[in-house]
Amino acid sequence: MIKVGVLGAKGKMGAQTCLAVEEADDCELVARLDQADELEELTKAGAQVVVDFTRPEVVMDNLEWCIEQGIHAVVGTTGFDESRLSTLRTWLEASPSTGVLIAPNFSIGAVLMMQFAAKAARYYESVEIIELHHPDKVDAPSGTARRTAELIAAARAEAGSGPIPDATTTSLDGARGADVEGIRVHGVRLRGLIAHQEVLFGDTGETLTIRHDSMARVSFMAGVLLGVRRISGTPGLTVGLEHFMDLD
Ligand SMILES: NC(=O)C1=CN([C@@H]2O[C@H](COP(=O)(O)OP(=O)(O)OC[C@H]3O[C@@H](n4cnc5c(N)ncnc54)[C@H](OP(=O)(O)O)[C@@H]3O)[C@@H](O)[C@H]2O)C=CC1
Ligand SMILES: O=C(O)C1=N[C@H](C(=O)O)C[C@H](O)C1
Repeated sequence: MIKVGVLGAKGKMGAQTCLAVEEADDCELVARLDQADELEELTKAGAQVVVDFTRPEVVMDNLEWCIEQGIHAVVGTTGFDESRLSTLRTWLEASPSTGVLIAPNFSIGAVLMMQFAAKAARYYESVEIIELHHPDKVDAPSGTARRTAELIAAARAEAGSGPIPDATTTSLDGARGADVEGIRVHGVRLRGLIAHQEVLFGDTGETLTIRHDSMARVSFMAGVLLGVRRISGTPGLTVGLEHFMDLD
C-alpha cells in the first residue's frame, strides 16, 4: 500500500484526489491537509507520497519541506517556470532518492494533445493557442497552455522555423493574447467550463486544430494515480506525465 497525503484537500482538485486515492486498491489516504494545517501531520501519518493541488504562491514552500523529509511529491499546482524547476533540482540533489513529478496536466488526453501539438509544430508556419477554463481559476495563461507553447517553441527552434507571421501594428492591450516564447496564447474564462484547449496550426490553404476537453475533474485522476504509483521509483525531477506513459 502506498501511503498518500493530499495538500489542498478541501479544494476542487484536492477533494477529487482524496476520493480517487481512497478508491484505489493499492493506496491508503493517510493525511488530508489544507490551508490551516501543519505539514508535520504528513510525517506523523507516515505519508510516502504527497499530492499537491494548492496554489502557485505556496507550492514551493510545501515542496522544500517534503524534499527535506524525503517524501515523494506528485504536483498538479501551476506556476512552474525554469527558475522554479532549477531550484527544485538543487533541493533534490541534497535528497537523491526523492522523486518529484511536476505535471502541468494529469488528463491523459491533454498530455496526448500536447504531444500531438509538438509533433505537428514543425510543419506549420502559423500557430496560436486558445485555453478555456472555469472563471474560478486564479492564473492565466494556464499551466497547460504555457507548457504547450514551450513544447511547440522548442520543436520550431529545432526545425529552424522562422518567425510566426503577424502584421499587427496597432492593437488594444491583450488583443493578441500573451506571448509565451513567441507563441500567442489566448485565455477564456467562462462559467460552465472546466478545462479546455485548442491548438490552431495554419499554413497556405489549410489549418489543423487539435482540441482537448476535460468535462469533469475525474478526468485528471487516472494521471494522478499513475504519478503516485511511479514516483517512488523515479528519483529526481520529472516534468510532464508523458514520461510515465511509455509513449515511444
Ligand atoms: N495539473 C493538473 O492536471 C491540474 C492542475 N490544477 C491546478 O491545481 C491548483 C489547484 O486547483 P483547484 O483545486 O482548482 O484550486 P482550489 O482553489 O479549489 O483549491 C486549492 C486549495 O488549496 C488550499 N491551500 C491554499 N494554501 C494552502 C497551503 N499552504 N497548504 C495546503 N492547502 C492550501 C486552498 O485553501 P484556500 O481556498 O483557503 O486558499 C484550497 O482549498 C491550481 O494551480 C490549478 O491550476 C487544476 C486542475 C488540474
Ligand atoms: O485550474 C484548473 O482548473 C486547471 N489547471 C491546470 C492548468 O493551469 O493548466 C490544468 C487544467 O487546465 C485545469
